[in-house]
Amino acid sequence: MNTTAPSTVPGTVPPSGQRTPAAGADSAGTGTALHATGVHRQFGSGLGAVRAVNGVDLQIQRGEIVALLGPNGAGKTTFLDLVLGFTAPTSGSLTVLGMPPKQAVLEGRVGAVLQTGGLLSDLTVKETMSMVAACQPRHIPVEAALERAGAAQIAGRKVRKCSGGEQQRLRFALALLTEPDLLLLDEPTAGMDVRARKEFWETMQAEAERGRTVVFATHFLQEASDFADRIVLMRAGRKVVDGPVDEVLDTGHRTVSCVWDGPGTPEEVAVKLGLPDAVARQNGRVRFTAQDTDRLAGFLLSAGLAHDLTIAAASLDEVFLDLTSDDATEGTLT
Ligand SMILES: Nc1ncnc2c1ncn2[C@@H]1O[C@H](COP(=O)(O)OP(=O)(O)OP(=O)(O)O)[C@@H](O)[C@H]1O
Repeated sequence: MNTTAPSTVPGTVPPSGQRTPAAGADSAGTGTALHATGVHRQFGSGLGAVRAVNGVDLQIQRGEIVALLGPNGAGKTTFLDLVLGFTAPTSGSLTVLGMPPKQAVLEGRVGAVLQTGGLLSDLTVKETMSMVAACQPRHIPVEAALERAGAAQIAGRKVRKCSGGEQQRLRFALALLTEPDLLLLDEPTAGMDVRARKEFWETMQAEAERGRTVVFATHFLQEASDFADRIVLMRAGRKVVDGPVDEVLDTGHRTVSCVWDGPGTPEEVAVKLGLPDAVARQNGRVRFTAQDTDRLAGFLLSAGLAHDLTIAAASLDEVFLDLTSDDATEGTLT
């Protein structure tokens, strides 16, 4: 993803210190966090036009944790930029916490951890926090935000000496300064190793338990599976899948792996049966991906086409490829 937007949107809250209740939201934090209706965002015009977001309808309730998934160029970053008010829809309507996105950001209701830019390398982590906090009419103590983001131990470190993962923690701490209702994270764990990734999600889980709405874009289906309640999958600017994590991941697809004997090729058999969705070869074996693996396995064995069969659930990567393939069907699972 590329974005020219600043890396954090600490936002501001009214000087009175009183938050403006979102339309449709009560003090317990219920209501709609994000409401998109027929949102389009086009870049350029004529033959060179790119429909980065192409007619997205999406409603996210407060307190939900939503993973935004999709292959490269699906429109995830552009959609998050729209939610942050960095860019406006070409058409359609979008409200955040019941108000225009820019207003929600200005009121400090939205925090964001984006991928690049925005940090001054000669400042320390704490100096960065203090500088941004000084611009806010109202914020939690810098130390508290650093603590919650797991960045307290690097407070005295120059930004330029922080690793990619540590800089992401600083961005996270900045995003928490105004106690935002909605947290937007664009591939927040990019560049983190396995341990840092795990610690980051534990921290984020704690924030979600405080009742924040969290929307994060990721390429990792495992992260979506481990952390989100709901998956929204985009492809070519459109929302193609939207539903609870378990239902989205349970595509019913399984794999049949076998040693091929023939006659004919696995592809010919796949076409003849009209069953498997994919055929792959690996380490001298053939792997079919299909929904009705029992029927497929029965046919292969009875026709003497293959031996040494194993049937397994499709991996998360296989599910992702399946959902994002050009001929994947569109649908809402809720
Ligand atoms: N400012 C821009 N001008 C022209 N085209 C753009 C602009 N920003 C994004 N695009 C195009 O819009 C499409 C969607 O891009 P976007 O960055 O939103 O996708 P993404 O899902 O975030 O991708 P990735 O996972 O690779 O980061 C891409 O084809 C991209 O090249």
